[in-house]
Amino acid sequence: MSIEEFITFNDVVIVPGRSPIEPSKVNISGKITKNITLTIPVVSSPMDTVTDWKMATTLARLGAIGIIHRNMSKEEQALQVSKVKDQKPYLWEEVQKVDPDSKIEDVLSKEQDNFAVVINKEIKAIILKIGADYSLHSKKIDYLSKLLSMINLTPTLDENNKLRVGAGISPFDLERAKILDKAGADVLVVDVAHLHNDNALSSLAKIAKNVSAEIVAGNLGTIDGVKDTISKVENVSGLRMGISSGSICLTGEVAGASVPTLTATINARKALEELGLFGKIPIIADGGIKNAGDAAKAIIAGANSIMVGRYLACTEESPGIKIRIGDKVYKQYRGMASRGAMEKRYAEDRYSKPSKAIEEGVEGLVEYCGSAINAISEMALGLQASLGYAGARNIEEAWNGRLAKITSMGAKEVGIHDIEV
Ligand SMILES: NC(=O)c1ccc[n+]([C@@H]2O[C@H](COP(=O)([O-])OP(=O)(O)OC[C@H]3O[C@@H](n4cnc5c(N)ncnc54)[C@H](O)[C@@H]3O)[C@@H](O)[C@H]2O)c1
Repeated sequence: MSIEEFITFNDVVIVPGRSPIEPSKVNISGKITKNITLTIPVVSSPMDTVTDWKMATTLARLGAIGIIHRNMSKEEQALQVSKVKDQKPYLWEEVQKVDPDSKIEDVLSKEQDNFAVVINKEIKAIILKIGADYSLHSKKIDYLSKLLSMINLTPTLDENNKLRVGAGISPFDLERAKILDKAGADVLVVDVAHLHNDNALSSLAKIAKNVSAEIVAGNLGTIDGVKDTISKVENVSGLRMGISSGSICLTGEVAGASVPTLTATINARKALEELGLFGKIPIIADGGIKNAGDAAKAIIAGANSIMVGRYLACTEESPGIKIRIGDKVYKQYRGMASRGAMEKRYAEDRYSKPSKAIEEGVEGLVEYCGSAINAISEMALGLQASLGYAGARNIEEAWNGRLAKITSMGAKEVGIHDIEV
């Protein structure tokens, strides 16, 4: 046998290319499905410490999208989908407008939580005071205002001008898929570790015939996995790629199986190119994306959008419990195959049954990081910079970008070194 070589985000760097425009002009809009375009190509993972209706609302208002987790009854999940649809679509509708000449101390002393600085009817900045942790957040206010003033906020809206929202499903749960579809979910994202299983694929094929929502199939890692999925399931509208790169994922360790997200993305691209479908079925790179640099590497490899868990788990809007230890604040974050998450799933959903006897995820804490608005803005601005380096004006052009393998010594040099920070 021959041993294959799998490449991870840390193994490569973006090769700088001639750039025709300024980074701030780079268009980062990308797709999650054939019909859903995001102005910020970020999708939140359907995990019970990452996405409920609150996170999904914030993300859609920013131009990204949230996928509501399935660790609850199907009725409750459907209710959460409807709740997102009921929210006002524009972020500024939820904030009190303030005069740009007002003093920051005066603004912060008001009762209201969120403020928008409006100049000539245009929002130039949004100031957030987040609950009891306002003091933590206020340090970032200047930065946040600057970030938001640079971003063109275009919410992710459906044909009725309602916020778009996705929901996680099991390929075996037709009833859940149907009720979510009826509640108005725009996209159903299959949420299993190894969709390339004959039973899972044939069951998903049945779901695909019974819902009108678009379907993102995953997780997958290989060329064959993508080809089999497309041949067995009609109208696959997106591919969720990556096995075991997530920070809370134990699959690579306990089961010894993994296709790191960058390699899985390249495999999806190869499969789609062979089928003449590259650029037609979006690839969503899922797992291990720590920052905009990783996101850009995934995009250059062929992704249309990226899925994140850890990156948003630390934010105010995630459903994870907030814990204060000493002078630091943390949020709970856990894998959906961790013991706690699995126990909840089996308790809440009698149709959900264990298929194997191992835990493939861990439970832990991540340091609180303020609002998801901040995190998404940083990701968007970082992506513009990274694609600028690649010499791309948009995601399609980024697919012509180049990645170079770097040695482990080189990876050290590329990171911060020889300084205390
Ligand atoms: N993206 C990842 O790398 C990753 C890895 C592990 C778990 N998870 C998440 O954890 C949760 C539980 O996932 P799960 O798939 O383990 O749940 P599960 O045990 O309910 O499995 C669901 C189905 O996927 C297929 N499958 C899963 N693992 C398989 C294996 N080892 N061999 C053959 N078929 C297999 C089977 O059809 C199985 O019935 C999900 O939310 C999933 O997304 C994600």
